[in-house]
Formats: sequence, structure tokens, C-alpha cells
Amino acid sequence: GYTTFPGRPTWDHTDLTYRVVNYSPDLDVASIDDAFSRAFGMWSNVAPLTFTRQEQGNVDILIQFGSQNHGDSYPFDGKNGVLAHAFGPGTYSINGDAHFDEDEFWTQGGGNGYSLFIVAAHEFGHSLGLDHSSIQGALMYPTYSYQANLQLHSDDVAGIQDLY
Ligand SMILES: CNC(=O)[C@@H](NC(=O)[C@H](CC(C)C)CN(O)C=O)C(C)(C)C
Ligand SMILES: [Ca+2]
Ligand SMILES: [Zn+2]
Ligand SMILES: [Zn+2]
Repeated sequence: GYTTFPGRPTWDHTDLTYRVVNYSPDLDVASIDDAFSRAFGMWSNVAPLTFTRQEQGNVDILIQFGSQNHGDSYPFDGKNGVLAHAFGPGTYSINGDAHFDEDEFWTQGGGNGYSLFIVAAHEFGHSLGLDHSSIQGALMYPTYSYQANLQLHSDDVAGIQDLY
């Protein structure tokens, strides 16, 4: 089933904010903004959380695209392999942040490349305090799998509702 991070960290507020620092050239800005909005919506549909996008200033969840060394101790690995990573809740600025590997080809689904929406929904689960699930059909399972109509697994729902 689902897991949380050690010490079970959660946000101490439910009106969370996010900012998109930069954009991948693989998709137009509107599609990227929409993918992130829909990914947050998967979680706010089942937990008492709201997500508000800000154009600048301090936010809880900073989103960026980067390749190889991109400013933290977890360099990406080129095309394929690790697609993205995110940090759990906490008081440091990096807590909650989600980074996407720019060496991937980000798509709106189907075909080649990786669905930004699906990967973002997984990463935002981490941003909220969920670690990986042992259930293969769960969004928080550690390997990527494409689904045309992504739905949270009951295990994902149980996890987020345990936390908030
Ligand atoms: C296609 N490549 C994969 O399936 C790789 N898995 C990932 O990139 C995870 C993200 C997916 C699940 C969206 C990394 N992760 O857990 C971030 O929070 C490997 C399994 C190869 C590591
Ligand atoms: Ca990669
Ligand atoms: Zn990073
Ligand atoms: Zn993960």
C-alpha cells in the first residue's frame, strides 16, 4: 500500500501555492499550465486541499524543468531513466518542489514521450507527503505507466486522506 515520508511530514496549511519557474519547449505554455492544473486537481478532488498558481514570489511548490545538474544534489540522467523528482513537505525552500527532466520528450499523452500530466500527478503526490506505493496500479507506484484516462487508485486516495 501507500507510504509516507519518515516522520510523516505534511503541510501545516491546505491552501497551497505553486509557481512554474520555466517551461519545456516540448509543449506550448497553455498545455503545460493545464497539465499541472489537472494534476493538482486529481489530489484536490479527494482531499481538502486547494492549489493556487502564482506568477512570482514565494510559493510552497516551485516547479521547474532541468537537465543533468540543475541546482540540487540530485542530477538528472539524460533521456529516459529517471523522469522527475519531488521533495516532501517541510520548512525548507526546496520542500514541496517538483523538478522535471528536460531531456525527456514531454507529451499530452499517448504516442512517444512521457505524459507530463501523469508524471506531474505522481510528483505532486510526493510534494504533498506521499512516498511510493507497493501497488502496481497506484499512481504512487515507482515506475511510469501510461493510462489514457488517469484515475487515482484507492490506495492513493487512502494515503492522501490519511495525511489530510
Ligand atoms: C520510465 N522511467 C521510470 O519509470 C523511472 N521512474 C521514474 O522516473 C519515477 C517517476 C515516475 C513513476 C513518474 C521517479 N520518481 O519516483 C519520481 O518521483 C524508473 C523506474 C526507471 C526509475
Ligand atoms: Ca531522465
Ligand atoms: Zn532536482
Ligand atoms: Zn516517485
